[in-house]
Amino acid sequence: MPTIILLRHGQSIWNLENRFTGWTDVDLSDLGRKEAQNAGEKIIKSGLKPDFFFTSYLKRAIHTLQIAANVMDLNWIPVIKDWHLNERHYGALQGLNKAETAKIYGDEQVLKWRRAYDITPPTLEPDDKRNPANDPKYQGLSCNEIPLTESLKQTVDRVRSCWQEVIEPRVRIYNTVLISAHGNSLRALAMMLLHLSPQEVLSFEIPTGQPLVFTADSHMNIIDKKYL
Ligand SMILES: O=C(O)[C@@H](CO)OP(=O)(O)O
Repeated sequence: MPTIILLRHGQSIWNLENRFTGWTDVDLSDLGRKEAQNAGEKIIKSGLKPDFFFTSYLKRAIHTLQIAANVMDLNWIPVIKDWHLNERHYGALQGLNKAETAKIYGDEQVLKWRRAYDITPPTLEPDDKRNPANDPKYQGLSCNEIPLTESLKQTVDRVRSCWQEVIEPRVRIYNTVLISAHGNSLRALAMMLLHLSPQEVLSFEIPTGQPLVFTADSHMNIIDKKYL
């Protein structure tokens, strides 16, 4: 049966500091490394053995994958890194503390920015040093691919293209794949695969470092989902 393991990266330093992260390339905290190790151990214990890995361009997801792969003794497994799996871009909120932002703008506004399906956080100015265009990782992207903010809806659109063009064809060949990515890019993927409505996805949260296993039928309909 085609099996897709969704793994949200372990706790990052900005998760720990409660800051909006998005495309900011922060690393794992000590707890995050431990969570990645535990994730690898849980996957081995479950009897699953991934044949192909996918991750984003961001080191918190890449390091989570590397730590888990090392624990599973699967360092040799092919990996595709794709920026479409990056976290949702959080615009001008990136770097701000979530609790302090809620004190300034109110809980309701911050909840909308964080969880409403088609609301975008405030846009980065193009000359802002946080513009991804300044980052060599994104040199190959065209101007209209580089986000200055994103709604979950826009994240779903880019994750969908990655699923259709990059991941799904390999799930059909390799059978068991592991995707190490981010809270919102994985919510986007789950929304698409589970056919969740914008209302349902609002409360759909994947905890850090907890492998979520989807089993699909031959038409790629998800017939079972469980956390390890
Ligand atoms: O800051 C972020 O990039 C994300 C994930 O940590 O936060 P949130 O859960 O608020 O969408």
